[in-house]
Amino acid sequence: MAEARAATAPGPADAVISARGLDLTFQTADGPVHALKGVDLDIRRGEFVSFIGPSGCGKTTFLRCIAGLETPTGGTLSVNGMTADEARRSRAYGYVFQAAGLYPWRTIGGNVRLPLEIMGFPRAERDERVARVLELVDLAGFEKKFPWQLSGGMQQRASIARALAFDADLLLMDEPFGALDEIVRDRLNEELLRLWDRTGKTIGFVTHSIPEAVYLSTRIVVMSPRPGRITDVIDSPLPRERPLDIRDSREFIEIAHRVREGLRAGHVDE
Ligand SMILES: Nc1ncnc2c1ncn2[C@@H]1O[C@H](COP(=O)(O)OP(=O)(O)OP(=O)(O)O)[C@@H](O)[C@H]1O
Repeated sequence: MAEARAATAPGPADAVISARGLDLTFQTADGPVHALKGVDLDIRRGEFVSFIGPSGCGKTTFLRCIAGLETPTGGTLSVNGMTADEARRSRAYGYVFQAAGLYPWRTIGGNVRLPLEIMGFPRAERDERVARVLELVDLAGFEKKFPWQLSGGMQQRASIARALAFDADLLLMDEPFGALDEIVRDRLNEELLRLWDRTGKTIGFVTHSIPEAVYLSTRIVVMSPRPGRITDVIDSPLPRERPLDIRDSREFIEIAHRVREGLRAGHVDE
């Protein structure tokens, strides 16, 4: 186990993430669960890669491996040229969870500032960073509000701001908009694309939604369960500039169709 975590995978020079033959089996009271099997993937600098697949196919587990929060039981993985554990310790990524997870007793600014306080950033730099990331997610002026004073969409933007506070080049997002209604989700999708374009970050994004995956991504990774594995990797020919009505275009519908076919092919009847 330790060996799998320590080894790094050789990938292309501009690869932020390189996984080769990555395996993870959880030992549970009901027996082993093969959550990831033989995952090979390179994610290059500046890509927006979505992971889509049915519940239990290992999307979150893969993201958690990249984040050094799970230990693979086989294969190799490198993150920014380091082991995932080193990457975690050097704060090489920001992580956004499905629920905003803001502390209710802290203001929005206080929540975004918290990891910077823990890391011992000087006060002036903390203030400067908080102001910058709140501006980036369009929450300038909301610093002194408490989470309950904000809508669900705004809270999720605040949690994105918190993940951006370290200014890591890599952003890992686990179904960040899954609990939001469609109109809010559309807006946040547009804003996330703009943020990605402005910052040039590399983004790994888990979703259950085909339109969301196609709209956001430069590449879509289709996964299937039992054991969790990659069944298709689709390069998107869509331009970087994407108004929402691009979803009515022939190219968009064709990619969505291929994703749907991939999901259907990997579907296992219970
Ligand atoms: N800590 C754990 N211990 C045991 N089994 C686990 C653990 N974490 C995940 N699993 C199992 O591993 C498999 C993959 O889970 P994972 O959460 O990665 O799937 P997912 O594709 O993200 O699902 P969802 O879309 O529902 O979030 C599932 O069968 C899950 O029950």
